[in-house]
Amino acid sequence: MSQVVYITESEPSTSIDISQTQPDWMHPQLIQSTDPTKGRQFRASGLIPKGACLLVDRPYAVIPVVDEPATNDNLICSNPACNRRAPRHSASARNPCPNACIADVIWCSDACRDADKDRHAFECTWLKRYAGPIRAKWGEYDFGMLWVIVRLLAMRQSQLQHVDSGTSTSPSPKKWKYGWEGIDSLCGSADTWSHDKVRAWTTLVKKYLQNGPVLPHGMTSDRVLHLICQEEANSFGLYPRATGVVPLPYPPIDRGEQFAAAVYPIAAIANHSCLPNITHKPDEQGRMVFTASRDIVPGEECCISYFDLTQYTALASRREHLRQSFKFVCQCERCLSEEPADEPTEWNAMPMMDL
Ligand SMILES: C[S@@+](CC[C@H](N)C(=O)[O-])C[C@H]1O[C@@H](n2cnc3c(N)ncnc32)[C@H](O)[C@@H]1O
Repeated sequence: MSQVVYITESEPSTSIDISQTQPDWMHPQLIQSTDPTKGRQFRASGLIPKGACLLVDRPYAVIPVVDEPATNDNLICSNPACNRRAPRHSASARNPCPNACIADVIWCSDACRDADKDRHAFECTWLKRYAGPIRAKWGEYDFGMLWVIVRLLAMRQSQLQHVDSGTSTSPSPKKWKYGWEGIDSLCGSADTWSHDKVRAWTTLVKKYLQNGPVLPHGMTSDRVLHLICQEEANSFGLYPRATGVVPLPYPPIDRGEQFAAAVYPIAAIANHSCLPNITHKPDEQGRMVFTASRDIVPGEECCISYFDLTQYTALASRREHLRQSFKFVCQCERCLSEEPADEPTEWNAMPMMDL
């Protein structure tokens, strides 16, 4: 018997309670544990039936990823309480930034723009000054990465102000870490990445992300560099269709074109499997929704797929892709079972640094 839980709001809300950073839904049988090789992980504490919704997590920061923002239908509303896509010709007008920072920043209504005024003020001067030069010199990928960092810092600032004003109280219960606490505890460090990458990021932090009048975040440059390492190990691409559907449909259906990138405090705990038991897909508000793709038995790890399984099928191509893009050697059940008898030693001996 399948059980599906959808958390939706019929009337879009324009304001978000920053202190309210818990996921909108967590399955009561979803627990967290630690694996000696993979680190934190999700597990099932009881049977989770196929079709059950395991998690609906709000992004702590999300950016649109589109070519030609002015003419693209996939731009998303900048208000974190909304994040809905705002097509060019929708009934609700597209509201650009009054300060004309960049064309990628829009709100789907006056109400969303007004509700997002303070958070956007944090990024607006930075975008206006640096977006053009960063895009021209470093390219779209690095610009997107830096903008996600700026949005994480903006959200943190809003959360701190909320706490300071006394409207938010105690930190979250120890087991799950929500909001900035969740971001702060994400895995990833300079050791995961090549020296060249870390050197380039260090330069980017020095040039564009230092604490100062343009970006008053109050953090050290080392902490911001660490945040980049965490973001790069934990961010999600947002695609219109589900990722991790198994068995592969025939003919194969890919997940579509990426329209955004986001960081989620709780969804980031999910490890990868090339034979996942969860599919993931963003909902209309950019919330990450995990759904059980088969019955998950008590004690079993709950995994997503980090990539489109229709694109990489053979063991060697999956491992190469994970090595290149995610910097780890996959230890999932499927990879271990497909390894030729003489291969494990070679893979297991591979250093994680400088891959
Ligand atoms: C997005 S994080 C997942 C949560 C992480 N385990 C933690 O402790 O926060 C991705 C990291 O988890 C580990 N990981 C995820 N899936 C793995 C797998 N199939 N095999 C080995 N390591 C994995 C890798 O270290 C990877 O860089």
